[in-house]
Amino acid sequence: MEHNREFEIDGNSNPIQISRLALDIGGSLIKLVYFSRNSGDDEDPPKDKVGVSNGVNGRLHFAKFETAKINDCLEFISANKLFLGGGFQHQENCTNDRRFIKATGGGAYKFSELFKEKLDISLEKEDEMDCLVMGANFLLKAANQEAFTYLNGQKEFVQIDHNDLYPYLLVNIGSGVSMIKVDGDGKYERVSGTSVGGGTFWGLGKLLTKCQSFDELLELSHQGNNRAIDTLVGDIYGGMDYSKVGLSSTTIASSFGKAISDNKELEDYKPEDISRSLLRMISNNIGQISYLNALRFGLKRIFFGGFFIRGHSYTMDTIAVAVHFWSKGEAKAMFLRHEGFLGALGAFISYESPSLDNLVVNQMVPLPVNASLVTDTNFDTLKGDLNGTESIRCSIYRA
Ligand SMILES: Nc1ncnc2c1ncn2[C@@H]1O[C@H](COP(=O)(O)OP(=O)(O)OP(=O)(O)O)[C@@H](O)[C@H]1O
Ligand SMILES: CC(C)(CO)[C@@H](O)C(=O)NCCC(=O)O
Repeated sequence: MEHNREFEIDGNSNPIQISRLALDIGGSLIKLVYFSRNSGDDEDPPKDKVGVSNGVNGRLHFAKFETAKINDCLEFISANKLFLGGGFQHQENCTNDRRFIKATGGGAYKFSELFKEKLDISLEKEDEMDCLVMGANFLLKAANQEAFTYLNGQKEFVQIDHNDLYPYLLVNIGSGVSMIKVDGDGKYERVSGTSVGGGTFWGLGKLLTKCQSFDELLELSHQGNNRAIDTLVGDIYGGMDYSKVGLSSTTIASSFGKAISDNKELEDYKPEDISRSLLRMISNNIGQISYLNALRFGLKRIFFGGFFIRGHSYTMDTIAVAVHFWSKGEAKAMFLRHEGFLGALGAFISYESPSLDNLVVNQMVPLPVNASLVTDTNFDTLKGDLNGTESIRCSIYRA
């Protein structure tokens, strides 16, 4: 596999060999971020201020596995020898007693023994919120075309002014949802959260539709019509708007409300309608709670991350409309291209120090098709989803 060649020992001409790996082991998904140096060294390595070469060029790669299938992830790490480099070091200093990986998320605690037992690797734990913030700040400052708005089906990239980034609200929608007010590098407070998140969508959706995968459930929602099961304002108001309080007849008055009066069984509803109602209910709720928290602290910008989003148009549209509606256009919902990898990126950066200065992004480059992560078979490509088929070209400097 072409991709794996980057991890072969490259003895004579290139003395520095890095394959640094960091993990975010969440309630639903394990995220991996790893660095591979350029095998062909097609560019000059980065130089310090006096022109001495002090780093390496390479690529950041992204992969994910279901946490329930953690053994596939262990196999992937082992087969690709991702742990060989450990931290950032000269190859000659790479000794077995330094076999550790930076890891964040609850699973860094839960699966610590498993990693030791199966791979003889110690997980060096990094705090989950620290990592989310570090990852978000890094992407917002360093990566091109990272943040975008989504309104009326249109994706628009936002140019981030580094001097005017803070404060902002970071909403990470994983299994559960964390809302974090970010005031600077390492300066943040987790101000709120909700247990109604991605795990709720997938968990309830699985029970109600018998879908076998998250992607199937998400795909179903494309074809569904939530009016079949949600009670709209118009259903209550005889087809009319309740204009006095600003509610149009098509606004959802009660999610899943029709299930009470319809006198139907679960089987009488189409799975696609259920999926759509569920997605709408959860996205709307998160959008609304996010807005309320932004309002609490006077924040105008809300960045949404986490793998619940999956670059899915209906999800983003619902969240963006909720924020726009409740804030009367004052607050802006923005989404991140590397949505689900914030924590893993933060753990990756924490190898050096909490500083972002050692990692410099050159540009995002799509990997050639044959260099994608074919071993990551858990995930089908959904349109717009970063699925391990892209990498960031970057340079790492020695501290
Ligand atoms: N292929 C997939 N399999 C399962 N869930 C998926 C998949 N793709 C997206 N998701 C959604 O993403 C959510 C998990 O997102 P993410 O990986 O950001 O959180 P996590 O780290 O697992 O959760 P937490 O931070 O709460 O521990 C799932 O609950 C589900 O809604
Ligand atoms: C427990 C965590 C932080 C684990 O990632 C996440 O799932 C979460 O933020 N849940 C919501 C918990 C709450 O604030 O109600």
